[in-house]
This record gives sequence, structure tokens and C-alpha cells, in this order.
Amino acid sequence: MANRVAIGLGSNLGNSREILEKSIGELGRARGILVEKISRYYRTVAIGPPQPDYLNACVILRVDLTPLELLDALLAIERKFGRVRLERWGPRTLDLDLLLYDDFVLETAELEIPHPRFRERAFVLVPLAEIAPDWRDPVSKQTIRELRESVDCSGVSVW
Ligand SMILES: Nc1ncnc2c1ncn2[C@@H]1O[C@H](COP(=O)(O)O)[C@@H](O)[C@H]1O
Ligand SMILES: Nc1nc2c(c(=O)[nH]1)N=C(COP(=O)(O)OP(=O)(O)O)CN2
Repeated sequence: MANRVAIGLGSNLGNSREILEKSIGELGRARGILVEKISRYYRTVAIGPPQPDYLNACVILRVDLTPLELLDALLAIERKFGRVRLERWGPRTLDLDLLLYDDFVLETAELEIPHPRFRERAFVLVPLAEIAPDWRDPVSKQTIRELRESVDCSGVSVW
């Protein structure tokens, strides 16, 4: 499969561990997607309005899908796990963010790649650095390891 992709997973409603494990299973069964690497699971202090801690992880995929086809697949899996969009940065059963798609840079109303906020998020950079430390962000030109070293990781611990 041609394209390398990084996905961030997050959940803070329901049985988050089971939801993340099952959603990775769904990714592996989806057409045109191969799951190549899975990070450990991390408990992370919520960023945004007061709400329970999150369970976060990252996966590396190989995909034979365009970015928009992949986004549709991610949104379908979120819906399957009962995701309802209530408030921005609010609690959710499952959030799947497309972080990096090879070295593509894309900015449309529907999809932005790399994910616009991933560089400042320890809950993304800690698990991502575990499985793809040398991947270079095509915008900042920094590696994931370098980005991880530039954020405060005190709210992130292995589950
Ligand atoms: N890189 C992206 N990954 C996931 N979703 C994205 C990305 N860029 C734009 N979007 C749009 O955001 C909503 C989902 O927002 P959440 O707040 O993460 O639920 C999605 O419908 C995409 O159109
Ligand atoms: N610890 C932690 N905090 C979070 C998390 C998360 O996964 N872990 N996701 C959020 C993302 O919220 P949303 O998807 O509404 O925003 P985005 O479009 O900026 O990703 C907001 N806060």
C-alpha cells in the first residue's frame, strides 16, 4: 500500500479502552487500510472545558485511499461508536484525527493536513513519537521527536 498515514485516537466517554481497541480493529478491516504500528495507550488530562481525562493513542497506517476517502472512513468509524458532535473540545466516545498523510499539505474547508493543532498537543506527540519519531512535519520541518521535546508532557502518562 502506497501512502503512510498517522492517525490520533481519543476517547473520554464510555469504556474508552475497549472503544480504542475496537476502532483500531475497524481500521484494520476497512477497505484500502493496513494498520502498521500501534502506540501504547495514554491517560491524558483533558484540554478544553472541564471533563474527564482522555485515553489517547496513535496508529501508523498504510493506505490506498485518497485523503478525503480516508476522512470518510474515519468519520464512519466514529459514527459506529456513537460519536455525536455537541461542543467543540467537549467529551466524546471516539475522535479520530488525520494527523499526517505522507508529506502532503492540504487546506480545504473539509480537511486540513497536517492536522492544524497537532504540533502543540502532548496527547498526540507522546504516542506519535513512540511509533514515528523521525517523521518530519512538512510544514514546520521538525521531526516528531523534536516537536515532542518542545511541549509540556506532564499531563500524559502510560495508561
Ligand atoms: N486533519 C483532520 N482530521 C480530522 N478531521 C478534520 C481534519 N481537518 C479537518 N477536519 C474536519 O473536522 C471535522 C472533525 O472535527 P473534530 O472536532 O475533530 O471532531 C471533520 O468533520 C472534518 O471535516
Ligand atoms: N487530553 C485530551 N484533550 C482533548 C482531546 C484529546 O484527545 N485528549 N481532544 C480534543 C479535541 O477536540 P476536537 O476534536 O473538538 O478539536 P480538534 O478539531 O481541534 O481536534 C480536545 N481535548
